Amino acid sequence: MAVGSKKYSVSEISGHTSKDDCWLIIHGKVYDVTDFLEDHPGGDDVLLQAAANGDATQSFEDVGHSTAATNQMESFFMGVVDGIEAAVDAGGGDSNPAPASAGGNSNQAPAAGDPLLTKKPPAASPTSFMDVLLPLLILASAFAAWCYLKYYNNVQA
Ligand code: HEM
Repeated sequence: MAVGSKKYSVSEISGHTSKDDCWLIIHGKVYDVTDFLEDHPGGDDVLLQAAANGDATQSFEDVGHSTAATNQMESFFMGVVDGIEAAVDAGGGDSNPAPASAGGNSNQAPAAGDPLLTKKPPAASPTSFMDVLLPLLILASAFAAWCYLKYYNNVQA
């Protein structure tokens, strides 16, 4: 199903946000949940809202859905968002974005622009410089004081 999955553009998907026709984007995949709206334990309104918002990945993850839910999700699978597979290939050889993964929660790379992808590399903490500098300054002052006292004692003698 993964290789050769039908691709849908974001604008094509965004037209399906009604009770009679509701598509969701979750982890770069497209799901037709129209027939599931009434049965969804979390209610149909959250699904409709998620569809209207564009990408439902974050909302879906925030709920902490069970494995059963992720497995069930695969029965609504329609295809992938256009551009996602290309992003996976470019992302380092994960050429198997198969929804066949038992958990359904495949680890394929999200598309650029996916909120889950925008992880910043950890920046150097601004305090780390002072963490080093301050002890050094204290040591240097202690040494200077010691030198001064030693010299002062020698002069006195
Ligand atoms: C095809 C996609 C989805 C499927 C198959 C699905 C399935 C389920 C299932 C089976 C449950 C029962 C609890 C569990 O087993 O985890 C559930 C609960 C829930 N889902 Fe979904 N869901 C989907 C998408 C979403 C999305 C996109 C949202 C949010 C916008 C959402 C919000 C919720 C909420 C709020 C609950 C109730 C949690 C609770 O009361 O504990 N679901 N869903």
